[in-house]
Amino acid sequence: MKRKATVLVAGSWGTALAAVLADNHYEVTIWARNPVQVEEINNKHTNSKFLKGAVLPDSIQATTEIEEALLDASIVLFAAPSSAMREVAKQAAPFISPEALCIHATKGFESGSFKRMTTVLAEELKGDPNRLVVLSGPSHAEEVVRRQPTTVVVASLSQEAAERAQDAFITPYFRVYTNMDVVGVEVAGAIKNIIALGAGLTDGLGFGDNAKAALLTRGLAEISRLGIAMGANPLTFAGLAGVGDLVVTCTSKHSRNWRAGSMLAEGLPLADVLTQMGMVVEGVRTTSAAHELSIQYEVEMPITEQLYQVLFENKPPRQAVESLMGRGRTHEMEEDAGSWGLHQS
Ligand SMILES: NC(=O)c1ccc[n+]([C@@H]2O[C@H](COP(=O)([O-])OP(=O)(O)OC[C@H]3O[C@@H](n4cnc5c(N)ncnc54)[C@H](O)[C@@H]3O)[C@@H](O)[C@H]2O)c1
Ligand SMILES: O=P(O)(O)OC[C@H](O)CO
Repeated sequence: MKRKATVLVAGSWGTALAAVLADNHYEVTIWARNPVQVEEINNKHTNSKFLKGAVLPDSIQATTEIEEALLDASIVLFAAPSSAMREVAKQAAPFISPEALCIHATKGFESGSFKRMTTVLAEELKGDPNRLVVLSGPSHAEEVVRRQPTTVVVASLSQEAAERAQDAFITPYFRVYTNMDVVGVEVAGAIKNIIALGAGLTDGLGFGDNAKAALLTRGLAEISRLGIAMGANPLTFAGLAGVGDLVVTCTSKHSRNWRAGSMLAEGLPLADVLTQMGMVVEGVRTTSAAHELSIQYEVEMPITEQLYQVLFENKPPRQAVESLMGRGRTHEMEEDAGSWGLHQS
C-alpha cells in the first residue's frame, strides 16, 4: 500500500500528529469540516485556532471531502473528541480500505453508552478488530508540533498492528512504545482528565504541592482500581499511559483540563468555562462516564465522585476538598488490595 496517512479532524492533536507522520515521510491529508481551516492549512501551513504560532510541514494537505481524504490511505488516524468519534467513524467507514491500520488518539468514553473508543470504532468500521490501535501517553500537541522530545504508547490486540503503528509514528523526537493492554491504555488516558480537572481546582484554590501530590497518587489508585475491574493489566498504570500522562496533565501549562479546573475554582460556572476554553475539555464528560462506570463495576472513586458533585451538582470546590480530606480512616493499601488480587482467600 502507499505510504499515505489520513488524519480525521483538524483539532490540535490531529494536526500535531499529522506533522509527526509527515516528518516520517507519509503523504498526509487532514479531513476537516471547516473550509476556512482547510484553506489555511493548504495555503499558510498553519492551524492558528488550534496550534497558535506553529508552522506545519508544507507537504500536509487538507480537504473537507472525507472520501477524497481517505483515498489510498494505509494509515487512518482518528483524533476527534470522544463526543464526535462515532459520528466521524460512521462517515469515514465506507471509504476506509480493509487493509488500512486504524489508530485513534482520543481520551474519553462515549457519552451514554460509556464505551471505550476502540469499541466504538470496532462497531462502526467492521473488518478485523485486530487492525485497531490506541495511541496515548504524556503528550501535549503544543510541544509535539515543535518537535520537543515526547514518548507515547500504542496498544492493540495485535502485536503486529501495534508495531505497524510504532513504525508509522516513531521519529527522533517522538518515541513510541508498544503495549498489548488496550483496556488499560484507554481507561488511563480517559480518567487522567478527571484528575487534571482536580489538580486545576486545588491549584486554583491556592493549595500547594502537597495537595497536588496527594491528588496524583490517590488519583492513580482510583484509575487503576477502575481499570483493573474492567480487565486492564495493573502494570499499564505504572507506565506512560498511567503515571506518565497524570504527571504531564496535572502539571503542564498546556493542559486544557487543568485550566478548566482552575477556572472552576475561581467560581466561573461550568458553561462559561467551556465557552472560554473553546477547545475540548474531555474531563467533564469523562467525570460523568466514570461516575456511572464506578457504580457499574462497584469500585470506589472518591475523587471522581467529588468532581461529579462540583461539576453537576454545584458543590463548592472547597467543600469537595474538605469531603475528600474528611473521609473515613483507611489503610493506604486496603482499598486497592482486592482489585490488585492481593486479598488472602
Ligand atoms: N490536544 C492535545 O494535546 C491532546 C493530546 C493527547 C490527546 N488528546 C485528545 O485528542 C482528542 C481531541 O482533542 P484536541 O485537543 O485535538 O481537541 P480540539 O478542541 O483542539 O479540536 C477538536 C476538533 O474536533 C473537531 N470536531 C468536533 N466535532 C466534530 C465532528 N462531529 N465532526 C468533525 N470534526 C469535529 C473540531 O472542529 C476541532 O477541529 C481528545 O480526546 C483529547 O483528549 C489531545
Ligand atoms: O490538555 P489536556 O488536559 O486535554 O491533556 C492533553 C493530553 O491528554 C496530555 O497527554
